[in-house]
Amino acid sequence: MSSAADLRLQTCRPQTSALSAAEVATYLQALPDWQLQDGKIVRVYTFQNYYRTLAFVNAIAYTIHTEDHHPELVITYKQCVVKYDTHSVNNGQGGLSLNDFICAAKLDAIYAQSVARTAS
Ligand SMILES: C[C@H](O)[C@H](O)[C@H]1CNC2=NC(N)=NC(=O)C2=N1
Repeated sequence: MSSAADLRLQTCRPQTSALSAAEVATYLQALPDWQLQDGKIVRVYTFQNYYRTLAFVNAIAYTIHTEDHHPELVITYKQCVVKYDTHSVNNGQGGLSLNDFICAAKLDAIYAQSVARTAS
């Protein structure tokens, strides 16, 4: 069983095979704030205001770039909705791969740090 801590220490690699439904369920247990939605994993991150929402987006940019795995981001005043899937699996039709869960765990760690720093 991969914990969130195990996942965030891994690095994205090119993926051609999608995870099975059972594997997806197992990884979602490790990342309880993420949900399966229309074949993607989705998390809503919440913030105090627009500035902090944008600060989070800037904080995750480096990880997104270095992992070369790019989420769909929907940014509103106090929310950033993050959606991940992998285009290259299922013969290019898309699906979920380990990369999606690695990045989800990395983004969760960045969020936990940013909320801890701005708590009061
Ligand atoms: C070659 C390169 O790794 C791929 O095109 C990457 C780029 N970023 C990506 N981002 C996401 N979210 N899914 C992908 O399948 C994907 N593929």
